[in-house]
Amino acid sequence: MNNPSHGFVTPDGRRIGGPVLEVRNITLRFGGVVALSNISFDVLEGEIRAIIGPNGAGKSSMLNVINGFYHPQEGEVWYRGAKREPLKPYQIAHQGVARTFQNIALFKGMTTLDNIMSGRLTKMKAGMLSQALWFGKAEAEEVAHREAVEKIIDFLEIQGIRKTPVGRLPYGLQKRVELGRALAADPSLLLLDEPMAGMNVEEKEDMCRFILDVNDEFGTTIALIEHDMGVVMDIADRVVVLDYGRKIGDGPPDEVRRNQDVIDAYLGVSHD
Ligand SMILES: Nc1ncnc2c1ncn2[C@@H]1O[C@H](COP(=O)(O)OP(=O)(O)OP(=O)(O)O)[C@@H](O)[C@H]1O
Repeated sequence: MNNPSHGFVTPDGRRIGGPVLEVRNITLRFGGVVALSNISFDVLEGEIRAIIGPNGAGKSSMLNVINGFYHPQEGEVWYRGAKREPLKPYQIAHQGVARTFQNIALFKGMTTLDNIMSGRLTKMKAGMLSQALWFGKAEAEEVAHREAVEKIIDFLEIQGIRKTPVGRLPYGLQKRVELGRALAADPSLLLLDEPMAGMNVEEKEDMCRFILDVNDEFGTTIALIEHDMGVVMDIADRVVVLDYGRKIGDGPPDEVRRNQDVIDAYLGVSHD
């Protein structure tokens, strides 16, 4: 892989571009706990980038820095070539960054359709009043949003549950609806927080397939965090490995798999 920060062509022929996101020397502390220590890496246009590591490694903290839930004491976040000032999560969402959560965060009493529709909120231009009163411009916009949502429902093969309240769905399908809601924002960077956690083997295979298809069909850049190293090795273009808040590996899956520090971290070898 030549000079990966300027893009590369994957073994399966996908063209990966320049950096969408760069985190530079990020340090995040909670009192005496150093959750992230001087972490730097990038996410390139069109790639599937995995952030992995054992429990407490700092993976969720990293995602929370990227989407603005946490503000690091040190370091910089660069998005699309510009240094990002501290922003609120909703402002970052408006910049095209969408995410799913480790513990599903859907509106359980609402249907699949309405949950995915709620993901369009950052795209809605007509005011709430005209939306509510169904005025012309709002009506046209509503139709366009519905079309986009129906496309996602077809894509994720969840037509049969479009009117079902999501609280009644099995866990794996709820995760799929959550992916749909994130996709509804047309993200240019999609952050997935342990998308396969708690799933059985079949559900994991389905989710892997959908993640690959989202990347392939929509060209969406994806950064996902995962506890289970095996799951991401097949789908990630590059992997960054965290352990105790430090970066211990960064590169293509095969390289990371052979990294002795990574092997030790996963085997629980203690640190001096
Ligand atoms: N809001 C917080 N307040 C205090 N400490 C925190 C907070 N969030 C995270 N931490 C601490 O930061 C460290 C990293 O936690 P983090 O949740 O980012 O790890 P993780 O890799 O996502 O773990 P897991 O795989 O268990 O979800 C841990 O020691 C954790 O206790």
